[in-house]
Amino acid sequence: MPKTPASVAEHQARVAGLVGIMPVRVLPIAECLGLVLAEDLVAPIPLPPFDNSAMDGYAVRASDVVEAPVTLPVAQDIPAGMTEVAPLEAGTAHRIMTGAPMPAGADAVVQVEHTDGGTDRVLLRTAVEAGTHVRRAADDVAVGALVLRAGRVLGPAQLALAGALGFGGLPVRRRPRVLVLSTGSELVGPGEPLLPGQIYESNGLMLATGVREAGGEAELLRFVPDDVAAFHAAIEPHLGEVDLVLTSGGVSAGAYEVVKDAFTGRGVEFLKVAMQPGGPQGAGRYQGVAVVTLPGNPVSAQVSFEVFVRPALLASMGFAAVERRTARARISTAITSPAGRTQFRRGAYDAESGEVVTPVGGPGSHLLSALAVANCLIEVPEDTTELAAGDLVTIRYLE
Ligand SMILES: Nc1nc2c(c(=O)[nH]1)N[C@H]1C(S)=C(S)[C@@H](COP(=O)(O)OP(=O)(O)OC[C@H]3O[C@@H](n4cnc5c(N)ncnc54)[C@H](O)[C@@H]3O)O[C@H]1N2
Ligand code: MOO
Repeated sequence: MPKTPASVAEHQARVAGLVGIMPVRVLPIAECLGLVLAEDLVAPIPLPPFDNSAMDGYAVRASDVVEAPVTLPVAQDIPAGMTEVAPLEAGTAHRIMTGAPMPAGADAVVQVEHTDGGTDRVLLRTAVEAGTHVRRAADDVAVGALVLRAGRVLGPAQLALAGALGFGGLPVRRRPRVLVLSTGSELVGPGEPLLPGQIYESNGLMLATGVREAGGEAELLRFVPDDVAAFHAAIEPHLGEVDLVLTSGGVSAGAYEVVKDAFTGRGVEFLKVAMQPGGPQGAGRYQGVAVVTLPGNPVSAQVSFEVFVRPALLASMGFAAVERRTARARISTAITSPAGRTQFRRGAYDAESGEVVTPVGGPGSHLLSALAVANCLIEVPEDTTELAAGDLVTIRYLE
């Protein structure tokens, strides 16, 4: 008797458990884009680090310019980056640039537009109050302040803040390394002639780029023929370097199921999941390395990646949100779905035109062109076998 199929949720949990969580590494800051900060970040210095001018102009004592217009001798020029600045004597001005340190004794800046721009003496046309155009040390960040919490996804603004605080590297969960390979003696590469019975490979490309899009590192192996020895020879040299081996094809019931034959009895379990497409699945550990085997039909492989692998990769990097956004929508036409299986149909959803989702292509898992124009998956629950036009469904964005 065939075993009862696993539910989608059960297999999701199995795959997530296998991939696990990546170790924390301090990576150079420029390599941290899109990664998750693993520890709270505390400011080692204040920001700004020193009182500085917000304008190009003249640093003065406000009390010297109460009777504007007034002319003062210019005692010093202070470009940004000057590290030793003489104090400002009463009755004098220092020419100062934006970002340059305020001299001791100065408490305001007259912007150059309100002066004659003089270099020996300067005519200041407007009075200023103490504090005008001065950016105080620690205005933005105090020493010891918690500036970014662990779990924060690092985008350009977060990296800029860390950079401004002097960090050269940040503690992040590193990217999972994934070995992607496709199996099938019918597969050929671009530029090769297509003989009858052959097809151009597409799953490996889709999965490797999907891994990268999710934030992982992917090594795409040239596809291997339906030969167990060739399969082992292809993956073995890489096992020490990867966190996950991700295959497509060779897992169903045929006579040449290379992935199944290579892994059966060696730590990988092959099972049916109650979904369509993506029924035949496999997962386990081979020589200590996590293995997930996806079915070969292109749409099955991609839907399986979306449902099982992408969330597991994101979780492994410490992301709290690992699922795609979902929405409720009305389906534009009637569809049917197999009993006892969650069906994922490809859909085109437009929130602005009345929250309607239109199925694209049929349920066939070879219909790659429909997948390529879809922007969502329509999720039909296990116990639903028919949907009428206008029924409410859940959609998962694909982008
Ligand atoms: N007797 C049964 N036959 C099949 C069953 C079943 O339960 N009993 N399940 C069907 C379902 S559902 C799926 S899905 C597929 C899964 O098959 P495999 O994982 O073994 O995949 P293959 O047979 O290797 O290939 C299926 C299909 O996809 C094409 N393919 C494979 N790899 C690639 C690739 N890298 N790039 C592009 N296209 C690829 C391949 O040529 C086949 O057309 O099994 C059903 N059969
Ligand atoms: O489950 Mo297969 O994945 O329907 O085509």
